[in-house]
Amino acid sequence: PHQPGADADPFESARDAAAHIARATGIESHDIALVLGSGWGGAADLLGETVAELASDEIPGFGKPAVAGHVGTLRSIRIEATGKHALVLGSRTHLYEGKGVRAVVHGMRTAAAAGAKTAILTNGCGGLNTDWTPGTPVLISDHINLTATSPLEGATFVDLTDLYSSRLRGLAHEVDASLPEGVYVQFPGPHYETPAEVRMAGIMGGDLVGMSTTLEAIAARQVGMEVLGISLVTNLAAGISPVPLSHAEVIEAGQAAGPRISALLAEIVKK
Ligand SMILES: Nc1nc2[nH]c(I)nc2c(=O)[nH]1
Repeated sequence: PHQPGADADPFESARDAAAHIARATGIESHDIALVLGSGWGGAADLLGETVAELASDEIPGFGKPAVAGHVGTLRSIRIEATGKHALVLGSRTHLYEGKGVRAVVHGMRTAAAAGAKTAILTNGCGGLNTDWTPGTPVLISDHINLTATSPLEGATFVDLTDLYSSRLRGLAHEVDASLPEGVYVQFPGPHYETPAEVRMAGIMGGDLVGMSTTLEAIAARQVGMEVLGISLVTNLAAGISPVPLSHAEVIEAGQAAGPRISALLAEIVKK
């Protein structure tokens, strides 16, 4: 399939992908796009009936999987409560893969071309707030983009006020009023932050550190989608905890939180 390279028009590539999805799923228009990051994989099954599951490398522009052999899938799900259709992007392209920003946001552009008006972006991240123990879901209230790049090209000035929709955050709070909110800081990665960089992120007003989401959110706004972002704190960011968390604890916390955050996400989507 065609990689959105320097020459192709990324929006044409997204339209091609959307046309392929409509044909392959038999669903003319999808209403909601979901990106399931680390720890959120279980949510898809709770949303409703899977209408179709496509290997993402068969869809124009999604290219080869990041991890050899790990072919991401794209699922079309009929949301049982509302009859709406969700497009679940099972694999995300990270900036650190070096495929360019167009590849990072191709899924968002494709979802919009497929009809989606809402994008729900989830991720796993590091937390700066010691109250948010590993396994805590946090609504993203705003972001700080430290990638030094943008998915927007040329003089496309896009307003990012209320990028993480306060309306959708209100719906999330109707499901769980105790959900904390925080500012998400995207670093380029793939290395984790040093303790000094984590301190810097805190001084700048960040509460969460990760390697995804902000560029996807900007691209989603450019194509008119309303965005909800939810992070799963899987570890305390470097330097926050005097005792470095063991990797086993991080994996365990993420897995233990799985059922709860998947149910939470499913409830929000059904709103
Ligand atoms: N940048 C960054 N990304 C992450 N992803 C996960 I899971 N934990 C982290 C973290 O501590 N920092």
